[in-house]
Amino acid sequence: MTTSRAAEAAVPEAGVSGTAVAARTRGLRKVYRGTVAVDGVDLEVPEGAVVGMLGPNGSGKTTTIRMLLGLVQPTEGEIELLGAPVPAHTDRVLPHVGALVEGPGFHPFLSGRENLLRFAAAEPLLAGGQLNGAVSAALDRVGLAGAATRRYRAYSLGMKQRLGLASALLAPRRLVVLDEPTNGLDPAGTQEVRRIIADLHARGVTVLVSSHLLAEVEATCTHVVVLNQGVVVAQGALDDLLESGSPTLLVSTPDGARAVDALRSGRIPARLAPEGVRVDITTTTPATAIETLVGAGVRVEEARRERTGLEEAFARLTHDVGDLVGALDGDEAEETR
Ligand SMILES: Nc1ncnc2c1ncn2[C@@H]1O[C@H](COP(=O)(O)OP(=O)(O)OP(=O)(O)O)[C@@H](O)[C@H]1O
Repeated sequence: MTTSRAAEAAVPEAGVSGTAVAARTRGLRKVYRGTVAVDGVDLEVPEGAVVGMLGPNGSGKTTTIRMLLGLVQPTEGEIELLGAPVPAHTDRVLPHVGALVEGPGFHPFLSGRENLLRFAAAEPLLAGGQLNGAVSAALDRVGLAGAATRRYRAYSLGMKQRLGLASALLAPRRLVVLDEPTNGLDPAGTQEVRRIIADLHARGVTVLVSSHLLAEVEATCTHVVVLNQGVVVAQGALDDLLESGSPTLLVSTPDGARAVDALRSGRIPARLAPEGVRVDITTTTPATAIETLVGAGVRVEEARRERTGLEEAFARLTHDVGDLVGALDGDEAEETR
């Protein structure tokens, strides 16, 4: 991994090593002609994390990502990337940020390789002599080396998506932002994106990835931010989110009926289910429930908190949130750049 010294020095020192947050927003808001797309978003992307941005259609994921990258101007709010406020430090910070967003502007009559070379030439972190090598490595990384000389217009949707991903990976990055990177990809392509994200994570690169695919997020991300109607309804470590909706302890025991009786006698709601005894731990702790069982002479073979699965957590978080945002009476102009 090589970076030019001048480019490294260009990023404020706190942004290089000191910060524990790769991206942060405060009160981020975007209004398009009377539609509130993003409303008061306080986002935190911990350094080194893989953060999945989830939300139903129109919840503001793309708008948030485009504001982070300086492609859309916020109506209100503050953004900090790699420890530096943007847009004040955009020129210095963005070279360290790889992005895959819709419409990267590839030329239809140039090959994939020629297109990437044009992008590579604009990368401040790459010196002239590094361009060819960087392009070859990026093509290789996304599985496009064999189709590198074909014209972009002859690429399938999946290949176009891979080329966009390659452009995000042209130079060494500290943060990689991917908006729906598996769009248009077949299962093998989806698997490759998963591998690329895992590889970035292993190298310590922070990744922010939006996706509709809950299974994808569950498999690849360490953290999640859930948006609904322009508002963050949950964010944090994936494990915490999965456990937040599951106040249930699942107990395996050969004495199911006796276990239920013992728990109910101790005023702990429980019922027998095919997978074991389901104990509602909303008003108690797992330790108390287990102590109650053991105290009653019930053999406990295993006890574990039940994980809801992201699908259930997502449904819970994005339903019945109410009409938090909607049409504004005001007449704020569209501000896309
Ligand atoms: N350029 C624009 N002009 C006007 N309204 C817009 C514009 N871009 C987005 N919106 C509106 O802002 C809201 C949020 O859209 P956004 O694309 O950010 O959501 P999203 O979560 O990325 O959706 P999807 O998952 O469908 O891509 C939607 O109501 C959308 O119609």
